[in-house]
Amino acid sequence: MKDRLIFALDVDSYDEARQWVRILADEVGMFKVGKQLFTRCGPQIVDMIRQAGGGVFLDLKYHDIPNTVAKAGIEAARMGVQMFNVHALGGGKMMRTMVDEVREAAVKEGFPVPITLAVTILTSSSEEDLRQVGIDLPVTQMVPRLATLARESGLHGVVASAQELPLIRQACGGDFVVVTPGVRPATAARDDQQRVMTPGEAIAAGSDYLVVGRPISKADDPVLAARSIVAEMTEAGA
Ligand SMILES: O=C(O)c1cc(=O)[nH]c(=O)n1[C@@H]1O[C@H](COP(=O)(O)O)[C@@H](O)[C@H]1O
Repeated sequence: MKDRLIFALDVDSYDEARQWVRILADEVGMFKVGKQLFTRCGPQIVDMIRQAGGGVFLDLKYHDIPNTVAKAGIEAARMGVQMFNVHALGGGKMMRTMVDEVREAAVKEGFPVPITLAVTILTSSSEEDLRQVGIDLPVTQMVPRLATLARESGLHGVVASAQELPLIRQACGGDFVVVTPGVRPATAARDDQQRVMTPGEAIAAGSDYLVVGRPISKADDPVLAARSIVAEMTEAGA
C-alpha cells in the first residue's frame, strides 16, 4: 500500500528535500515535486530523488497554449518522472496535443511515457471561489465533465478530491487513474484544504494514489505519521 502514498515535497531547498527523501524513501512510493521546489532547484531535484530510488510525480500543472504544454510534457518525460500533470481547464486541444507529442517523442527517443494526469478542480477551491472566476456549475458537475474531457483527450487519469471519486468512477470507469490530494487523517489540521477525506475513506472510495504533505511533514514524528497513514490505507483496502 505504501506504493500508493505520494509525499508532497513542498519545501524550498535542495538540502531540505534531500533530508525528506532520506527519511521517507522507505515509507512512501513517490515524491511529488511542485512549483516551489522545481522553480528553486530545477531538474537536479528529480535526479536526486531517482538516484535515491524514489519515483517522481512532477506537479507543475501545465496550462498554456497546446504547443507549449506539449513541449513541456516532452521535457518532463525525458527527465524520467513517473507522472506529471496539466490543468484540465486548459481544454481538450491542449491535452490531446500534449499526449500525442509525448507519445511520438517517447517512441522516437526510447523513453517511457509517464502517467499523464489532469487536475480537475483544485481541492482548495470552494464553489464561491469558482463563481468568482465565472464558473457557475457546481463542483459535482464540473469534476466529472473535466475528467471525461481528460479521458477523451487520451490522458491516463486525473487529480481530484476523494469526495468526487464516485462521480469520476461513474463517468470514466474503473481503470482511469485517480490521484487524490486533500487527504487529512481524522486528527490532522485541515490547513487551506476545503474538500478533504481521511486516508481510509479515500482508499475505500477507490483512490489509486493519495498525495499527502503537511499531515506528514508537520507531524511530531513524520515516519510514524506516514506509517499510520499506510496502515489506515491497508485496513481500508483489505
Ligand atoms: O495537483 C496536486 O497535487 C494538487 C491538486 C489539488 O487539487 N489540491 C492539492 O492540494 N494538490 C497538491 O497536493 C499537496 C497537498 O499537500 P497538503 O495539503 O500539505 O497535504 C500540495 O502539494 C498541493 O499542491
